[in-house]
Amino acid sequence: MIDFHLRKALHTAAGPRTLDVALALAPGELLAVTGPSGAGKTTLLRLLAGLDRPDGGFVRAGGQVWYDQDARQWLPPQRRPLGFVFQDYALFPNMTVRENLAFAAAGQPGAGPLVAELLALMELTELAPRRPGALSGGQQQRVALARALARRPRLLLLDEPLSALDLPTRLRLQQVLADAHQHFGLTTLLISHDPAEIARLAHRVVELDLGQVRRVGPPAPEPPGPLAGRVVAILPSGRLLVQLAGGPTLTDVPAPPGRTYAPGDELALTVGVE
Ligand SMILES: Nc1ncnc2c1ncn2[C@@H]1O[C@H](COP(=O)(O)OP(=O)(O)OP(=O)(O)O)[C@@H](O)[C@H]1O
Repeated sequence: MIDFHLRKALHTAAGPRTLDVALALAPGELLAVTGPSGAGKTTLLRLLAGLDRPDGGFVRAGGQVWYDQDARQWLPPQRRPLGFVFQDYALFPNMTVRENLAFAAAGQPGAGPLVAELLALMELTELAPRRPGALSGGQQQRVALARALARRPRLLLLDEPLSALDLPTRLRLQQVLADAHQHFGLTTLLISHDPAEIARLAHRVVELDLGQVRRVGPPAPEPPGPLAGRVVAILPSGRLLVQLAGGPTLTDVPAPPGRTYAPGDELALTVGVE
């Protein structure tokens, strides 16, 4: 259980505003945070992490006080059992994948086996000797997630972690996120603008606007959206045989316009009637 009430004066383009958010998350809950640009989503996560100082309120997590303005209590960010994943990965560029994870796990009992477990779980073992610059965006984000998990967090804070990725990679990493959330028994806050992603991953969604909670409740049902797949073969007609991610194989699929396809290529299909 994590519950908090956080207040912070914001200096916004529209003038001074106050972020004022009170919420409680059940253990194991995945809460999506959404809302327009400038609503205070990133600020909320930074306040929870202790990266910014609130003006008032409290944060309690699993019986531990992280912050209480009235009681003058403040747990510094490095002592809060949480992991933070940013949109731009924020990996150490001069360290290998393994070193990035080992740095985060350092000082904990069982750090070596934990790094090995995370590399295996995130399918990063073969990439362990590489530096982040030699990885794709999706691979870098798997490293960032593994590095956040290397701190054995109770709370995982995800600031639009998948928004810079192409659709097939995003869909694959949504599954990785869901699996990690479940496997490590995490409580997670996920900032996302993508209604399909929210519907797929979140138990509840909180909508912020100008620093205030506009709505908290179940996510809206998943809107019909593109499906991720991989080209198996090009048919003589020029149409495609496509294996959907985690689903059936489709025959006679019209090739989406704009590029030529080869077997093995990933693509996103929009459902429709010809
Ligand atoms: N430390 C701070 N002190 C005061 N104001 C801040 C601080 N950090 C951000 N702000 C302001 O608060 C507002 C909310 O910023 P924030 O980055 O939290 O929004 P957001 O909802 O994450 O937006 P986006 O979707 O564009 O990332 C912005 O107008 C920003 O300029």
